[in-house]
Amino acid sequence: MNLIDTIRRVPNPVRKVLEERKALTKDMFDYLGDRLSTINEIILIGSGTSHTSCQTSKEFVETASGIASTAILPNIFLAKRVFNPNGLYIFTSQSGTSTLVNIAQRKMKELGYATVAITESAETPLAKESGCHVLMETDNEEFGCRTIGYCMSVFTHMIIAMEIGLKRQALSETEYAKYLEDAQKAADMHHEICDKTMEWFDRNKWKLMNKDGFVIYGAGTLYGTALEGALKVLEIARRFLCVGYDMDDGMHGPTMGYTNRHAVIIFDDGHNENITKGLIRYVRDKVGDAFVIGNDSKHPCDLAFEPLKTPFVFLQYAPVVEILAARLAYDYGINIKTIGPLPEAGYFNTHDD
Ligand SMILES: N[C@@H]1[C@@H](O)[C@H](O)[C@@H](COP(=O)(O)O)O[C@@H]1O
Repeated sequence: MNLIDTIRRVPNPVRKVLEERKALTKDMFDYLGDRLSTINEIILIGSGTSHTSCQTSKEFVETASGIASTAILPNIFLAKRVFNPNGLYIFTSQSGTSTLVNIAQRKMKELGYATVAITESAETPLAKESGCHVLMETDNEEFGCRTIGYCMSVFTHMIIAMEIGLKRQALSETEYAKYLEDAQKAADMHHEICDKTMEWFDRNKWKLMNKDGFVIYGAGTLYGTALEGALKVLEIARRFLCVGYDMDDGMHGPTMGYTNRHAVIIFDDGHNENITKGLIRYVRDKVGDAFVIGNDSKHPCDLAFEPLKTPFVFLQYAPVVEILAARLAYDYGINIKTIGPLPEAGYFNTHDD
């Protein structure tokens, strides 16, 4: 078993959550009871990949639930002075042990506010201390650099939002059914995208391997996936500096610094079309290599496929950056460890034992 096999397993837990969505969210609705009607804000809190998943899901969480939604890092959240008593505070941590996420949840619980923990087991510290727990199905992911966990954190947030929207009548039965169908379609496409990514990497291997850094651009929900891609390439390939940008924000200065030592990866799913096309042209004319993912720009560096026009598009883009990170490591001879002691242990801790 290697990380690429693990990445390919994502459709299994997606289908499981689709089937078991009512049972998975039952405790949450029992806990919320009448309070559900008073919730006027959803706050998504997590660290690392659990944060990038919140950044990815927040747009759809708001659309489906009909409730204003934000994603915030626990360190920034803990520095806030004013908290919404009618907020639904959703804490995501795959292991359930991220220190600041636990502290933030404890703080909201002590204030008497509604708290939900999303973790991979009901036995994690975050789950046990929470107002209620929603299981993150991870198919027993073996690798510490969470890949199934990223997709399933996003997907769990989305399912929770759909169930809330349905109950509060922000979503009609027809819209709800359409989203379920869209999610199923995205899961069905996953293998094909994985195969295409492997071919794309083989085709561009020497260019991709011979860079100093990666810059990943995504718009809308794919901003979160760009952040996640940068985190994964750094964490897994272990020799590149990487950064993820929102399509517009990444135009405000960073473009001035690119050279042909950087791989500029551009998610083109049709969002922000003008600036996306402008960036592709700029990088190709003035800088070096632009790797366009999604819409076909008719260039050998492209990984072309038809991007989904649904909120589940992240299920197409996540395996691209995850396989990129894994191949950059494996093809260089780096062994990707499963779960084990981290080199920084003894210097700092981000998780409780
Ligand atoms: N390297 C891991 C990340 O991959 C993970 O996303 C993060 C948060 O972990 P958790 O989701 O368990 O809170 O912890 C570590 O830093």
